[in-house]
Parts: sequence; structure tokens; C-alpha cells
Amino acid sequence: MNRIRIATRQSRLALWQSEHVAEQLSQAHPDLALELVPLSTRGDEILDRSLAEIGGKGLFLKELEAALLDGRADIAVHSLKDVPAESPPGLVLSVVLPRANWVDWWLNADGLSPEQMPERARVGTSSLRRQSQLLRMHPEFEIVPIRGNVQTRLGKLETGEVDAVILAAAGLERLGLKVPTPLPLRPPEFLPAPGQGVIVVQCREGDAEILEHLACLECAETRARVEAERAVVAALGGDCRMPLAALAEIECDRLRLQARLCSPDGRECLDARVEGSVAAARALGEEAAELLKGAGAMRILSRL
Ligand SMILES: NCc1[nH]cc(CCC(=O)O)c1CC(=O)O
Repeated sequence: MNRIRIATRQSRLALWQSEHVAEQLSQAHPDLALELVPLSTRGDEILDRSLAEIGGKGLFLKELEAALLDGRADIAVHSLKDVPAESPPGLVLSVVLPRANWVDWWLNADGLSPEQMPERARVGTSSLRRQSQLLRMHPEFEIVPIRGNVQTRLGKLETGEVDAVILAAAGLERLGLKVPTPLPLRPPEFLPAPGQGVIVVQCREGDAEILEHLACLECAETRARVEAERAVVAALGGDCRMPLAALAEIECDRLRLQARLCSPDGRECLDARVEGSVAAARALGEEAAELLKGAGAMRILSRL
């Protein structure tokens, strides 16, 4: 093989990530020709309705996955946190790159922390996970749904349409976007999305040549962490639209996993913490999901 075609969305972040994978591959395999195949997805096209309304898991992925399945591209690059827990038949998440900064940033034009904000501050986010964790600490805040790419969301802050936004540090750092005094939202108050900050490469199952070329990109530690985090999502039958947060961290071959499911208004919040060997990453995720179920997770999910 001498060429790999990379299916990509066309947002600046998606292009950055795809080009990053292309660069890594060309460093490892200098003779390889790498070609971007830019595609547009339904999720990118429909911006005036909420994701919940247009529905469907993996809305941003479908067109890329179709391109892999019908042979228009060989690999697709995604933000792992946007990828549903279950892969479509015939496709696999072949490699995960080393995790970047996983925190969420609180961004506000005057550099005020959530505590310093005026009451009833308007906060832009369309993520139930961010909304619920924020409302839990600040029930008086008003949540304003905003969608669109990272630049669009920052724009709403600049025009004063909202008083603050929450965005993933990873996306802003990758794009090198200048932002007003970012304030990290961290555990225990605030947990990231499962897989946040992780780029994943998807390809056809059993495509041995491609898999062989990709293998050098894989980060084993990141793989174990996201296996644990994503096992929680899978066991709860969920996707990235659920108000579910999870973070696995590894120290000396021990994996510590925190998972949290909140009601969208933040009034109910279930927490699970488990710890075990790195080799048991997936089982630890399932264990955390069982703890959440025991505490009433299905009741929260059935009301969404
Ligand atoms: N849902 C959009 C999305 N998907 C991945 C990232 C950031 C990069 C990452 O977390 O890997 C973002 C933007 C954001 O949530 O602020």
C-alpha cells in the first residue's frame, strides 16, 4: 500500500485533528501518500435545531463511516467523545492517540469565576453533562443552548449573547485560539466527558495493512483509560448526549475511575468511584455503571 485516504469533517478542529494524524503517519511512514477526503455530515449542516431534536446517535459520524464502508476513504479521524459506545458492523476504533488536556474551561469575558458571576448569569452550552454539573453548583444560572463549532460558540461570548461558555481545553489548545482567562473546571466538582481530549482513528475491521500502518500511533495508557470510561457509557446504553461524566486516571498500574450521572437540572447527582488493576479497565467501567444503576441511574435516564 502506498496511499491512505483520510475521511474528515470540515470544521477547523476536525481538519486540525485529521492533519495531525496525517503528519504522525507520514513521519512514521515517509513513503506513504496521505490524502484528506473532506465530507459534510448532517450534524454540521443542521445548526438551528438542538441535537436532541434531530436525534440519532453519532450524527457527526455517519457520513464518514459510510465513506469507510463503501471504500471512498481508508480511515476516519474523530474526537473520541463524540463517538457512540457501539461501533457499526465492519468498523473498528483502531488506535487512540495520547490524551491531550481533558479539562473543561470556563470562559468569561472579564475572567470571572462561576462564583464571581452575577446571579442569573447566562451560560452557553448544549451539553447536558456541562449543564447539569454547573446547575448543581449554581442553580440560579440560566443555560442558553448553543451549538456550532468552537469559533461560533466563542463568538457568542464576544457579542455578549451569553456571559460565559464552557468548552473543552483540548479543542481550544489545538486551534491555538486566544481566549479570555480560561478557568479549568476540575473534579470533584466537575468531571469531563468520557474520552474527552482523545483523538481516535476508525477503519475497516480486518483491514490488515491499514491496521499495521496505524499501530505506531496507539497509546496504551490512553486506551486503558478510555476503555474504562466508555464501558460506563456502553453499560448505560448511552451516547455523548447523556448527562454522564467519567474520568479514569492511572498511577503505578492502578486505574482509578470516577463516573457521574446527573439529572439535567443538577438536583440529582449520582457518583461512583472504583479502583483496580489497569488490565481490568473495562470491568471497572462496568462496575461503576452497576453502582450508578444501583443508585437510580435508570430513573434519571428514563426521564431524559
Ligand atoms: N462535541 C464537540 C467537541 N468534540 C470534541 C471537542 C474538543 C476536543 C476533545 O475533547 O477531544 C469538542 C468541542 C468542545 O466540546 O468544546
